[in-house]
Amino acid sequence: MLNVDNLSGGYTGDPVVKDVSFQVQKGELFGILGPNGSGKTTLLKMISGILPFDNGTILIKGQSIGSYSTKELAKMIAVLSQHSTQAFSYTVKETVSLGRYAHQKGWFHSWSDEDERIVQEVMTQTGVAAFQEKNIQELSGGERQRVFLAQALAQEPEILLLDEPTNHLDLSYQKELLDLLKRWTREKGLTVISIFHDLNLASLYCDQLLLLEKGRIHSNDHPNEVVRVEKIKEVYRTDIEKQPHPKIPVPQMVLIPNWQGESEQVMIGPEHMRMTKEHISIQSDAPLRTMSSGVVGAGVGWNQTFVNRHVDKNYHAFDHRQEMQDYLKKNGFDPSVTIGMMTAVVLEDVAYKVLKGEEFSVMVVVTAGVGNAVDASKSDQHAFEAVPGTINIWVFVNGELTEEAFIQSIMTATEAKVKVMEDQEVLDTITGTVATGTSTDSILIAATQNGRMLEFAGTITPLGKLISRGVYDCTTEAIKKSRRRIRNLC
Ligand SMILES: Nc1ncnc2c1ncn2[C@@H]1O[C@H](COP(=O)(O)OP(=O)(O)OP(=O)(O)O)[C@@H](O)[C@H]1O
Repeated sequence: MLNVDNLSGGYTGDPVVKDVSFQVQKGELFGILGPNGSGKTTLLKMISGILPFDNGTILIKGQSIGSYSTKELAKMIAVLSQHSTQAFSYTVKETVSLGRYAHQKGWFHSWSDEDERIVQEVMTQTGVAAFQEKNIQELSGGERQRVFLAQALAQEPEILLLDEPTNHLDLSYQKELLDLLKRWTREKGLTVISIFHDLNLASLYCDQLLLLEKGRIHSNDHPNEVVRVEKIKEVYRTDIEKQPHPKIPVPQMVLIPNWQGESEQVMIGPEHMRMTKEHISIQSDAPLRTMSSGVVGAGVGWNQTFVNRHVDKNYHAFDHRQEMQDYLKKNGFDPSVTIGMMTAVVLEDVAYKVLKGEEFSVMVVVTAGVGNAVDASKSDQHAFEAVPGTINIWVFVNGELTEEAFIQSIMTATEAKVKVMEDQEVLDTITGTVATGTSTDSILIAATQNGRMLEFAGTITPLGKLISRGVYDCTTEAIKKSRRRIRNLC
């Protein structure tokens, strides 16, 4: 659809766009990225035919841009610029209707049913139909932006050029606008070329991205290739990190602010533990980085409160996550920053221990009952039954963990737990073999992210050694206490 070859040019003086070549296929959503002043708008102006260029070629549908008349270009290309304004005081509908101008024939333009249908359709799609009789001057910035988008769409262009289209739009309209454009590229074969400042939006919606740096192409590829930490750091000269989008496989960037280093220095120890008959809780003074399998707060996140709640062994709730959230709220805990676990174990039988390393420390807290003990190698002989977790392991690290160390911490803690099962001869009652855990165990690894950097947590690393020892000792003690209680009851 569009072929740009060795394009150079700008205003007076040195060229702004330098030797730029790329192609855009029909039906593609093509994003242009780059820091302020890198030449994005200048490039877009050249493609739209507004700004002449010094060298190179621009072919639209295989034909040089210069060979099209202004009206032919206007029929093919619609432009939504960064600061669309209108001198005259038109209504919304009149403004959108101007988009049909290039399609009308002769001196005495007549308004056809087709014109009316298209104008109404695009006004509905952009959410401006409800105020179509309002004067455009009376609208908010975002509403006006949508009116100009409707005008561009009313043009029924083959190519739509947009300069930061989501500027001025609130979150829901940003999504709606980009969803609409994406749909039009797929259903109508519309080709969209758009400047973006928001790398995450560009990654979410674009098929291809062009990254400009000082007027030259730095990268031109799929979002996964262009939005890479090293490239973005280099071009934008700022500190960012990448994380996966929770639903679709596209990169998302997060800024790392400078105040990060000034975060509160917390140390988690037994003095943070509170115990009632109903729950054990730990309240941190600052959020901790967590990886967990709690009923509430599972996954990776930042959490400040940790609750292990005792429930009856016959506990049943239709929606146990919701029930747990309600419980947390009722007890003054904020579920949005809380990891909540359940156990049928009597909480007095908790075992905990602080282990000190060189410039870091670990606190392990375990509650353990082994009524549901299962041998993982023979678990297919068990029926599925969701019962409250019986071995709940909390590992608090006063230190900074890498993502790798978080995962290794879970592995190391699990290995230590399995060893306890063997040494304490905990049997799977169905198979009669030594169990490896219970059917609904939970784990939490929480790190202050302050102090010593702990890159690894395998069993023989400094951190792994403390986790192994702490989990082994605490799980052993907790199982012994729980067994003693059961024996005394009998
Ligand atoms: N009308 C103009 N006359 C002269 N120089 C201009 C003109 N418009 C832009 N420039 C210069 O061209 C360079 C590139 O500007 P351009 O607007 O293309 O950058 P951009 O990447 O779109 O920036 P931004 O992200 O800030 O919108 C800048 O140095 C700018 O000062």
